[in-house]
Amino acid sequence: MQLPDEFKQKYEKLLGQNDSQKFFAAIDGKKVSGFRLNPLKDNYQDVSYDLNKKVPFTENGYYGKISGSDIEWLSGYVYSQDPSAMFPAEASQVTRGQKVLDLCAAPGGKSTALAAKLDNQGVLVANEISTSRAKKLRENLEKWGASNVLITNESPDKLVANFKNYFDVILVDAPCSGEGMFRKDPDAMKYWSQDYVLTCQNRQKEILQSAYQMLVPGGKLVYSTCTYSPEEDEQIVEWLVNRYQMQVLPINAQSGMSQGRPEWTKSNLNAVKDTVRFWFQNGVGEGQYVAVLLKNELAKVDDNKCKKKRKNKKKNASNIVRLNKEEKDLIDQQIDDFNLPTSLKDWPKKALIRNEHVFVSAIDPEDLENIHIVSNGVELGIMKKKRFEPGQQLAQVLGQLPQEKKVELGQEEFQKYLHGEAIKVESTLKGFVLVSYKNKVFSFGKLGGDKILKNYYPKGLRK
Ligand SMILES: C[S@@+](CC[C@H](N)C(=O)[O-])C[C@H]1O[C@@H](n2cnc3c(N)ncnc32)[C@H](O)[C@@H]1O
Repeated sequence: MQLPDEFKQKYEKLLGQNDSQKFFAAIDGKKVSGFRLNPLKDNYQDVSYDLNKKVPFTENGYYGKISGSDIEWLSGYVYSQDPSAMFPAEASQVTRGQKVLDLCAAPGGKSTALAAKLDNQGVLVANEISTSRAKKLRENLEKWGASNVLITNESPDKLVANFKNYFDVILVDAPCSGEGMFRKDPDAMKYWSQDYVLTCQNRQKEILQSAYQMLVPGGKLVYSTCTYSPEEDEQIVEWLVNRYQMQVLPINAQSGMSQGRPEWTKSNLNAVKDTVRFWFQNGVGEGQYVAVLLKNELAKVDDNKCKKKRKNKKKNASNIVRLNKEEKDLIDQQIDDFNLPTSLKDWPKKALIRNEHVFVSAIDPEDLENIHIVSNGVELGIMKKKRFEPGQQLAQVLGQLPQEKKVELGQEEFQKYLHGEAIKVESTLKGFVLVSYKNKVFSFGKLGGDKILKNYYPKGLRK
């Protein structure tokens, strides 16, 4: 692979002759693939993949390749992810009930892992600045089937007014110069220059300034990149320590991980030894850097913005109303026969409606102002005139539990259903049913007396 000269010279200087040659040779080596299973789904280990090669430091990560047309992917049982990239979410040690922010979230690799750790308790805010990437994020999180996720499409500074000192854990998986992607995606090299590295460094500092303000005192920041440049890795950690007196928390470095390099910081900061690097030549996966830092318990809390927020409270909730009795009855008729997860059991108390869309929010819309929300919690479905149609996200959430009102398709029927066709099935069920293949729910359908299963797989997802 033809590496940029400036890049080669830089790493020869940083690593020395021997180690730099090993590094360059590994860039020419074979890329590593992996996938993570989704413990939120019913019977989640019942998949058609080889589960013998576990990624060591993960709960549900494995080596191997999956395909985007697998039922496991379409039903949110699996997420394709580079094994090294599984580590930031693991290092967060997120536990049930916490308030968590994934600030640079699309396409959702780390958000899905964080949602799995939260297990529908607490809240995950998954934010993405790019509108097109935020759509992909929504699609991936919707499949994953968690019920406690707010997806926003904002620049980090715009989020601050809503979430000052709010989150227990924030992951900043920063946009970076992507040196750790050179092996998997050689095109990443085209953008590389030392100037680009410094541009990325400035952007990372800007993002982190917002992240710091949103972290509760005593909260944890996980910072990760998929690049090797010290300017974007150890030197960013050094900047956080100097500017905000954050404390670097030790990561238990395991086989295949290397320590961060104090000699690559300006002040020879020993604490960066507690951060980790995944080099190509270490054999875990692609390139990754991970640091975990603590915000001081005694950090000053500026509550000016909080007061202002209360005054303007209703702005984001202006066209949202609660359901009336008749609407609740219509919904109940359609979803009462399904096995609802605990998080949705009290939907009649919580459900809201906005422009026909009925949803159970992850965060009360009255507490959100002036931010672009992509989705908030679970959309139960659409309230049409005098009837209710359950939606795709609800189907994916119901995939968490065993369901009886379900039609199981064969392989050919499954392919037809993905195309959007209606199918004749042998079933005595009537009305809205869940549709599954290999015992994995992936859609709703509707059965009439003629045993024709009407297709409710969303047009945008059809194959
Ligand atoms: C490394 S990717 C995130 C990958 C994601 N965490 C995952 O695991 O699937 C970085 C993301 O940061 C976003 N980004 C770019 N510029 C940004 C900025 N100024 N502020 C916040 N996010 C930004 C990019 O659009 C991109 O989606």
